[in-house]
Amino acid sequence: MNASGGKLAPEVRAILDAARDRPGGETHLSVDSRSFPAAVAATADAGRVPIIAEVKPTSPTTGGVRDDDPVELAREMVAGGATALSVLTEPKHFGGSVESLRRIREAVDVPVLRKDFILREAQLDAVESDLVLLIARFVGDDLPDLVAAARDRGFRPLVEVHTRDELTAALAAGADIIGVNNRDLGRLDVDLGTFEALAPEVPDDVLLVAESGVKTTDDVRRMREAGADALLVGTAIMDGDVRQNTATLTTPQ
Ligand SMILES: O=P(O)(O)OC[C@@H](O)[C@@H](O)c1c[nH]c2ccccc12
Repeated sequence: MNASGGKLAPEVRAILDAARDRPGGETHLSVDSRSFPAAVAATADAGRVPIIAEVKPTSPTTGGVRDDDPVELAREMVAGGATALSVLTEPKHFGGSVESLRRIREAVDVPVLRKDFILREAQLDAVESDLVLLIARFVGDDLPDLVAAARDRGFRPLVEVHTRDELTAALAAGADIIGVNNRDLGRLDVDLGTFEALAPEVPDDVLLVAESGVKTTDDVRRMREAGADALLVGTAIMDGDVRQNTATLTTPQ
């Protein structure tokens, strides 16, 4: 697999071009990571739906910018029952920053995922987090090395896939937390059927996350029935009262 990502929506191509030039950190981090699997298990034991709520101030597929204090949004998500948080650190297209992530991780006690387009090992050192996203489509053959480099620093890598081939690559790289992105980064459209098609091929010992396009409690039920251990929700939580939105989606129907 090559690392260029194949055919991509122009917006996504621009994001990747920008990501290539972003600097890494100066020192090799050593993170004391909060356990995401333990947090998911605790939520499930309590009879709630494990949701990773995403602090995403804007995106190429959302209109408008949410400029509330990201720390306040994060606190509201946790108060609404979020099991973990996802924080965009991409500055140019998602309104994120490593500084927001740093402040949020200090303010909450749930695991925090760094959501970014990491392409090189040194970029892992930009900021501490508990989980770090690696997108199979973009890192190509570097995936096994980046998984190892992330673990070596104490991060838990969440490997994102969208196709069967990417899932095969993620499993071969030893990924034990896999996110199936329902959004096709080539066309930016969302189809919850993507998760349903790939989930049966994922071994039981992998923690499986359904990503993108989850808007309603019906969508939550659909992804849970298809085998999602947790769901990653951005837009539907960011739009309106984030605490209420999180509480609604974490409540089983
Ligand atoms: O806003 P949504 O449709 O709920 O999607 C959230 C999340 O899955 C999406 O933001 C996302 C999935 N993979 C990514 C990779 C980079 C940036 C963002 C993403």
